[in-house]
Amino acid sequence: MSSTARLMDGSALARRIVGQAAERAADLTRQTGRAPCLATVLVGEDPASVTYVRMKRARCEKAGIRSRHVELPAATTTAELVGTIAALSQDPDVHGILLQHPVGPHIDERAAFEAIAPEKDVDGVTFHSFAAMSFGLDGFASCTPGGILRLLDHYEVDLTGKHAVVVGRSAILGKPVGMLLLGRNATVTYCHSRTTDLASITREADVLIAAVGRPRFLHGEHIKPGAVVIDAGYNPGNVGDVDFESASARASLLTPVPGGVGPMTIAVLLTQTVDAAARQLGVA
Ligand SMILES: NC(=O)C1=CN([C@@H]2O[C@H](COP(=O)(O)OP(=O)(O)OC[C@H]3O[C@@H](n4cnc5c(N)ncnc54)[C@H](OP(=O)(O)O)[C@@H]3O)[C@@H](O)[C@H]2O)C=CC1
Ligand SMILES: Nc1nc(=O)c2c([nH]1)NC[C@@H]1CN(c3ccc(C(=O)N[C@@H](CCC(=O)O)C(=O)O)cc3)C=[N+]21
Repeated sequence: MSSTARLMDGSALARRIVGQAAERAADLTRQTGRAPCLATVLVGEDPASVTYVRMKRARCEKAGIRSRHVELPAATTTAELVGTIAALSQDPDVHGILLQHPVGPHIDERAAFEAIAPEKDVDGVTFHSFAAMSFGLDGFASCTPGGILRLLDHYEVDLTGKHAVVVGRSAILGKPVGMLLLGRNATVTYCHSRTTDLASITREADVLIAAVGRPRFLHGEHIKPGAVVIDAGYNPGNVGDVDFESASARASLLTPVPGGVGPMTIAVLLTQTVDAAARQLGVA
């Protein structure tokens, strides 16, 4: 007889976290006469990115966070984008800045991220934020990794001494989530496109994080029975990086897609925007 994994309900947890952020945003607005404000920057018209940004702005509005949207043409140069972001970094009416990734291949995305002032880096994408997070110091977490840790905490997954395997090493997801897990005393292994015999490694994982960007890439045979499996993937058609059916028969805890990591990402973004505003408005 095969068992079925318990689902980790990111939608429900995110709703609670967003509710708390909304209360704090309202308090802040009452106290200072100014609402927290997130600037969203979108380069080009990639349909998925357009949707994500719209979703993030809608959640902000519902939570009493203003957003200021900047749309730039796909042909924008690195210098123009850096200039736009540097101006937002200087603008006292803007408390947080989100540059939607990816920008076009002709743009130096790293240079653009680094134009975000550290105190406004609510998406946790700068060198400063990554280093602070890696050292366990104060700073803004990369949103998806931060959301994943909150989910693990909520479901009381003890990470100390556990073998955590992260499949993926991108700057906004794989690499930072591994650093957060390391900070919680997990033994961390990173896998990537050059990893040989992936399944033999993932099958050793007590906690498996899928951040690959390939639909249903990891399945039951990649999973150790009883493992905790986090599917951070979000592919076209709302499909994760984990094959839900076969994973569910092996894992003890599993995030669904949608309704798992995605909503948590936005909850962390809103929370960090309110944190940033509170500090900049002198209330925190
Ligand atoms: N829910 C959310 O809030 C978010 C979801 N996502 C989703 O997470 C997924 C990953 O996103 P992101 O990190 O930005 O993607 P990237 O494309 O930047 O990174 C993908 C990673 O997967 C690795 N990889 C690719 N193919 C293989 C393979 N065959 N075997 C092992 N590793 C492989 C790559 O390795 P290498 O480095 O060697 O190229 C790379 O490190 C996507 O589905 C994305 O949509 C992303 C951000 C937020
Ligand atoms: N600088 C940057 N920061 C990001 O955080 C970032 C980014 N760039 N680029 C793209 C990815 C993608 N991403 C998602 C966020 C929420 C959901 C989400 O809420 N999904 C819902 C479903 C929403 C729906 O489709 O209705 C869910 O999974 O339940 C998905 C994907 C953030 N990203």
